[in-house]
Amino acid sequence: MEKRTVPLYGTKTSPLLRGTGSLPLTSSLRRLPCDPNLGPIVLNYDQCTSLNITNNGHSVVVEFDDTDDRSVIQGGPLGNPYRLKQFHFHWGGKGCHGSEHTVEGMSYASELHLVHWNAVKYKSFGQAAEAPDGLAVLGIFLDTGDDHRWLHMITDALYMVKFKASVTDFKGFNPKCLLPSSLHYWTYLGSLTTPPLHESVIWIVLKEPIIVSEKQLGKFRTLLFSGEEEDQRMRMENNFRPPQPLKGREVRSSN
Ligand SMILES: NS(=O)(=O)c1ccc(CCCCO)cc1
Ligand SMILES: [Zn+2]
Repeated sequence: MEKRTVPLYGTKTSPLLRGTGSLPLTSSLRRLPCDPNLGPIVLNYDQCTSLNITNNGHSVVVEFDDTDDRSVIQGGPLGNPYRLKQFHFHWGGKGCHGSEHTVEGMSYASELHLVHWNAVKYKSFGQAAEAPDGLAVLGIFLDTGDDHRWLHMITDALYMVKFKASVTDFKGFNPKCLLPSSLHYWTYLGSLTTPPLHESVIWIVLKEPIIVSEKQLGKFRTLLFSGEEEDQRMRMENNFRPPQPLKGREVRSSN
């Protein structure tokens, strides 16, 4: 595992890191027995409506119209459908790794998070983000190899959102094209991996990574943490939070 030199997400008010965040899926995951009660996850993204792509100063985020149940995730550990709100990425610096989960100590170059919220029980995303069963985040590892045939649709737009707080239209993108062939997963109850670190996430981490090229990943690193008006330009990289102690939490495996 690479030596981590990433700034941990602390804030002035809460220097101590709270939240279990992304757990190290480090236990002998590969040998975890499959939990027969865990059915397959089902993604209904065909009617999804992407709206825009933005640089929020932490990552690049594609936001969706979540005013109805047009794009949901359900099944698996979820008690009801969860609405797709946004997806974003975490990545490392050149050559080092950038995933927020590790599998038996190994981290990947990057990790994609598809963020969904429980609109059956909560009135808004913000409210759901504070509830233990409020969010369901689908984590997908990015490993390096050949070019990903569809990721260029994202990386070609990154120059438009180079600076923090920049946003541009991004219609007609369906994240189904970013899924690996298998939807087998690990799942556990954890937290947001960035402030406010609420313990409100049902994590569903796919076992199979998608493959993207170093060149495509490099384009993410042309983004900046800093705003257009700031004179010091800080390249956006290593925007991942290292795994946190498992603290006895149970990780379950689908088949
Ligand atoms: N890296 S993550 O998937 O855990 C994640 C998802 C969403 C947020 C935003 C929470 C806003 C609360 O009002 C922050 C982090
Ligand atoms: Zn994330």
